[in-house]
Amino acid sequence: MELKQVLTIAGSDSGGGAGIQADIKTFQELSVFGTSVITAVTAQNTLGVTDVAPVPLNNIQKQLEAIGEDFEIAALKTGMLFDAETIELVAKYIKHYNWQNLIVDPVMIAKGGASLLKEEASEALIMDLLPLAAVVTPNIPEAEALSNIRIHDEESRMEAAKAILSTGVRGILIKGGHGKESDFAEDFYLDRHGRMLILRAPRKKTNQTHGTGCTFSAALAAEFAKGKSIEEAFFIAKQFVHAAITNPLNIGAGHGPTNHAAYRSNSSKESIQYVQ
Ligand SMILES: Nc1ncnc2c1ncn2[C@@H]1O[C@H](COP(=O)(O)OP(=O)(O)O)[C@@H](O)[C@H]1O
Ligand SMILES: Cc1ncc(COP(=O)(O)OP(=O)(O)O)c(N)n1
Repeated sequence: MELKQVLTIAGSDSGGGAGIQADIKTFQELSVFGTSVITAVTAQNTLGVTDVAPVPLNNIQKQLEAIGEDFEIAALKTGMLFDAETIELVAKYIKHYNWQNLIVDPVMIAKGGASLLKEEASEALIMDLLPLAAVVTPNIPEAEALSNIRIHDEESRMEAAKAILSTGVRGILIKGGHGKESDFAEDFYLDRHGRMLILRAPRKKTNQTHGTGCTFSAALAAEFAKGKSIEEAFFIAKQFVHAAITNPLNIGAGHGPTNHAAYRSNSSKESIQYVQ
């Protein structure tokens, strides 16, 4: 069997629940070969982030070249990119190697409140990276920051999605994990041709959701690498993250990691459905 090669460009989470570690676990579980470019090293556990050390730009460049010169990257995702210089460098190399099927997870702030992207770097994300992406996957606060629109109902979510599409990205997927007042974790996709998809799963009452966004975008990249359509990839990514949330590991005293191995044997697939 030909194993598709997939790349994550993101930060390291020493706690293993988010970042590069979550991405590689997800790739492995979904039967693609994971490679990585590490942009920053965080000291982090389920209680929060205590330090962030950006990787020097020349080393990030060497990592990108090491991947680009030897691997056939079928899809890639970006996560924590930390600053504008890193974003510009990453965008330059994505163009240089003509890497397709780019998922941008616009990681800005960790659930514990730590900043994972410098404020002034949002501009570079919008100008340099989003025009290269097949899909950008903000959570609700990130979609609000990228669009300058507060999301409080379906209408404002649509408005924010359209504003983000105007940056040149081909598809926008607003994740609903932060919509805590709803009984559903509802994720919304819109593309530049007006195609809309809405996927719903029951919202779980749990604090074991550390790294859900990283896991979700890594699953999307894995399925894109296998040639799946957005409709199929979105569904599998949602099933994967839902199984990971629904079968917790109870690790750590704070926001615990999800269970990346749960999808293999999960029984909750039927509770997820397209409502649009
Ligand atoms: N409590 C929950 N119950 C069910 N699904 C959830 C829950 N929290 C997040 N999700 C799902 O996890 C994925 C990641 O969403 P989200 O938590 O919003 O991203 P992020 O980690 O970037 O903040 C989405 O598919 C979302 O619907
Ligand atoms: C190194 C690193 N990258 C990304 C995140 C944020 O991950 P996310 O999936 O958005 O999950 P939470 O932080 O919201 O739990 C991170 N914490 N660390």
